[in-house]
Amino acid sequence: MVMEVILESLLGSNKTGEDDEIMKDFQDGSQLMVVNFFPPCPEPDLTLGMPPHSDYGFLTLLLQDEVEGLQIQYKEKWFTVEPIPNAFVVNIGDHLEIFSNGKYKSVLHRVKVNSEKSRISVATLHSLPFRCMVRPWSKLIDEANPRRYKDTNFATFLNYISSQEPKKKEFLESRKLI
Ligand SMILES: O=C(O)CCC(=O)C(=O)O
Ligand SMILES: [Fe+2]
Repeated sequence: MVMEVILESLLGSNKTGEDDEIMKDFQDGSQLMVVNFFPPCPEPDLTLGMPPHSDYGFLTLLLQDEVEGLQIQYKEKWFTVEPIPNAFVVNIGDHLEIFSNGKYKSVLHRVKVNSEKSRISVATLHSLPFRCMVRPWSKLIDEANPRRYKDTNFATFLNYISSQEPKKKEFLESRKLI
């Protein structure tokens, strides 16, 4: 449902059969769940709970407890995302940036640690099925809008993170053509 709205936002109103094919892949989908525990740190300014990164996948649904820690970068500045009880934070991931050929941008975020309290968060990363290749949507590519990213899939991502620590938006940078 959310992806349907996002596809419409990319395309305008003229939907075709090919969109339904893509919707089927989105309905099959894949989901990765990450459970994070951040113990308290007596000197929180000396470290980070999680370094700056952008997420694998199209959209991340993130549940954080009542302890603040998540920050997103906007215009070179870091902003704390205040926890709202029983609410999900929804982040755009690298696959949506690639699929939209750069129209949507994945969000750079990091996690700070707390000097007194431990913190738990649960992130679910949603994407196409693991067998599918993610690439800029053909409908968004023409002479005026050349393809800006290489094909990518789960294996590309695993190779990347096993060769180096994910940091900043470096995985996404490695997929850029122009
Ligand atoms: O703990 C958080 O708020 C964010 C966790 C996160 O960015 C991740 O698991 O990718
Ligand atoms: Fe993340």
